[in-house]
Amino acid sequence: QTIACRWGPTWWGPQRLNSGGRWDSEVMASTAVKYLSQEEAQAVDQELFNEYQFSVDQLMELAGLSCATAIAKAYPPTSMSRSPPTVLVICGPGNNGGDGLVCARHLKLFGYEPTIYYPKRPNKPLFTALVTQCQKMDIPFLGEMPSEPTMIDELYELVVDAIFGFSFKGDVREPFHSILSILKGLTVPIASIDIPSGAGTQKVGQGRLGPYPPDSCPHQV
Ligand SMILES: NC(=O)C1=CN([C@@H]2O[C@H](COP(=O)(O)OP(=O)(O)OC[C@H]3O[C@@H](n4cnc5c(N)ncnc54)[C@H](O)[C@@H]3O)[C@@H](O)[C@H]2O)[C@H](O)CC1
Repeated sequence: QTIACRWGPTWWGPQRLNSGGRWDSEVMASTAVKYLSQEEAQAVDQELFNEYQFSVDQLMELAGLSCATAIAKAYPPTSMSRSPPTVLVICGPGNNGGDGLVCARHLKLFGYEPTIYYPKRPNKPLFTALVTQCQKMDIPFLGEMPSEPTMIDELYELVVDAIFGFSFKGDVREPFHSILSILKGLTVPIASIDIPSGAGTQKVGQGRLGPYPPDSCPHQV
């Protein structure tokens, strides 16, 4: 479910599923990052659901846990200035947002202090359950997005962008257009789940990072 993951000397990507179930040590040892196109990512998704019989809950839990693990590796709590380090997790209306809710839960377990902004919530049992689980863990939900980048910079040490994944298309609609405009002005790091929101998956592989200026290029987790 992650487009690409590279933390340390190895990388792993979903195309490994087609290797007959065996780990490919040469692939594992490679330092190259392969980005998947939108169609490739969606095809892997379908393969996981249909051929491998994974459920969406399973994949989302793995995605959120993997992202929290990658964040903890890139931004260890001990390297941050606050204790516990404050993190704003911004969740979108689809499964990428669900990954963000799971990620927030695991970040809390890893010693961070996450706060969630979740402006468009699908009325589906999977998502209402994920919200309940975060609330039960005393993770606060913001009623509105801080209106200025400086407010976010002051309150949070890291932002997790779980707004859009591989189903994003077209021009960004509100409220996400305003949200992404605010994110563009941040100086704190942004960790994007799957792809930087607002970037088409085709463009990421070509080095275009959607709405973000090159000097604030978000980490992909
Ligand atoms: N497919 C799965 O079951 C899993 C995927 N994983 C993660 O989920 C995303 C893909 O999820 P999906 O729900 O298909 O789409 P998105 O989250 O990318 O967003 C869909 C959501 O966004 C709205 N939208 C699309 N374009 C726009 C726009 N231009 N402006 C405003 N809103 C837009 C659309 O209407 C939908 O509501 C994948 O990347 C993974 O991160 C999980 O990992 C596991 C299960």
